[in-house]
Amino acid sequence: MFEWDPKDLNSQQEAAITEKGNVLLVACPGSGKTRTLTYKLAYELSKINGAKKYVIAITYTHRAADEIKERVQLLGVNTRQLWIGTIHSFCLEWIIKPYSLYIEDLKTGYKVISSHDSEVIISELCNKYTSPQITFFDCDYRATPTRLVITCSDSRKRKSVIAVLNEYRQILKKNRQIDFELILHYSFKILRNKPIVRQTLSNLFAYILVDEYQDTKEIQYHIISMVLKASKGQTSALIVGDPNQSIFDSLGGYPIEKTALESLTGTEFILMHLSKNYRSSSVLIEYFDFFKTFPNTIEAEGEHKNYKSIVSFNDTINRDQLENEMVRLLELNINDYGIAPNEICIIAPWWTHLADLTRRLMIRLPDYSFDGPGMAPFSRDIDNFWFKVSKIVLTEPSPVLYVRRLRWSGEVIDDLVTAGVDIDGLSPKRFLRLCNSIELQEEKGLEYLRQFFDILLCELAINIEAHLQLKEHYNSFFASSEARIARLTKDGHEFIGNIENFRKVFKQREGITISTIHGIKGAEYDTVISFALLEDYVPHFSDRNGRSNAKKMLYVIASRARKNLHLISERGRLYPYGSPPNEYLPTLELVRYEYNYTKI
Ligand SMILES: Nc1ncnc2c1ncn2[C@@H]1O[C@H](COP(=O)(O)OP(=O)(O)OP(=O)(O)O)[C@@H](O)[C@H]1O
Repeated sequence: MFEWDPKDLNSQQEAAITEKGNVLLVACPGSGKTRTLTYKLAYELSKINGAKKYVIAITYTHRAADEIKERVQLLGVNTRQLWIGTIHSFCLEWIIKPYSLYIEDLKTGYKVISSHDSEVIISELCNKYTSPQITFFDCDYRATPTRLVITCSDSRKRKSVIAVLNEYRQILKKNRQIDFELILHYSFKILRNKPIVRQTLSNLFAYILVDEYQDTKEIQYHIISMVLKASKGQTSALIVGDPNQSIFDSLGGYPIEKTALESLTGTEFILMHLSKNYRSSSVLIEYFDFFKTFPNTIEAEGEHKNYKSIVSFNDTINRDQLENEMVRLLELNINDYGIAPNEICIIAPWWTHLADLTRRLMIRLPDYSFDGPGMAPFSRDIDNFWFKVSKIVLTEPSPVLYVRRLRWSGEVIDDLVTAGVDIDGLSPKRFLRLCNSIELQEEKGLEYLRQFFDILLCELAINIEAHLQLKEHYNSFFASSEARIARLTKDGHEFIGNIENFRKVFKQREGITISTIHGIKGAEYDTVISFALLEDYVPHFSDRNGRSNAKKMLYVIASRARKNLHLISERGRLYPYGSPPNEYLPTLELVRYEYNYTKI
């Protein structure tokens, strides 16, 4: 049985881990959710009974899956019976791949289309609709338990959007392709119509863990619940997250209530809480508590509990002065408060705001570097074979990364086998050695990768033309990366295509982080500076639950900080229409908060 040092966990964390029944765990920010999850997985793995049983963990991102898997490995337990990944990977691996024969459209073969390729098809179909004009962004659609629904709320556009999506579906059908929503749609259908599949999966799964449940969609809750229900209590579950941080509501994510979860799964859940915050000072916790939309209690428990935090709010500065103000705040934090640059994060609602400001800050502060982890210059389509190779190409051979790079090499080799390549005894170690031996002088990131891949193919004697899947992934990888770089360059990131920026994506953070609000999930910094906190940005102008979503976004922003928080609602940003043009006003939730901010 997996055992831990009692000092590692507090009593709430330990109670959640040792609980035998199903648990709905509501975890406040900074409460050690990741630690609790990893110990729980190690604990359940050590209890597993039978070689054909699995512990399943569903995470919101692939990055989280990678991190959690590594942390469980570091705890010293055997992870052979641990499966961890996103809901889409889960559906593909456990439902679509083995049971595609139950779906008419899939039974003669299927391919997963990348989001970039979907965008290209839909954008082209949109071109013929000019009055009103529609774009790819209008054509978002969502799989629900009852049907596929379009999310466009503009009644003038709906007819055209439906027509585009019908045509799009026909194209996918003809090419035997499925996109991410169809993965969920078909998985749901298979589970609903085939009790044998539900039964088989529930026999295989000893434990199911779902992370970030507040961002989980209705159809995803249904998919997991059908398996749990079929197990008749044999499979247990831990559903964990924070309803106050549910900022993906526009994508359909919501925190399910205990009673609704019990009714879906046909089984009882125990509601538990993690209420000790190890991250922030008491001052900050008290500050962000105002923005909560779900009741909770939080106790400051960490080493910065008594830190004399600076919480400032500036709603008078003009946008012309924003750059100066940012330089002042950065220097104040670094020079006067002793904060390390890589412990500072600058957050804004949209990339366009960040790109413009970062470019100017880079010139003003040449001694500091700026990292945008969400700003990958190449396509991060994790199912793409060449993306998997890129991870190895763009990371340094180092003892710290050795195990991770070896695992990635193993995944690449598995994919080569699936693609029908004769790998002739190629081992992960040999593949890694080969990658480490290739040296190139190219400065342009995409060209670097192209040359690297070509050498690799040549060394491995693989003729890409003879392997359709590798070829398709190659074309899709480069086409989507080129489009991405073009978009980022247009937004003002003129150096984004350099190989150094490609490498940064996988590096530990070194400089000042820049991020959107949605990209900051799960991270923590000593100082957080957030600007463009203006109506119609926060909340977004099209948001139907704008008022509560504005609160949730402010809650997420403020709860990332350990020590200091600086909020800015700059003036003088003008609406693109109207005469005379009006300016965007500060987010109402900030204006209404009568907090005694620090004057700095
Ligand atoms: N029992 C504990 N004792 C001391 N420190 C802890 C304990 N549990 C977790 N921590 C520390 O608390 C910090 C916050 O943990 P973590 O990032 O897992 O929070 P989280 O709950 O995922 O936060 P969020 O939901 O806001 O992203 C980490 O630095 C972690 O090491």
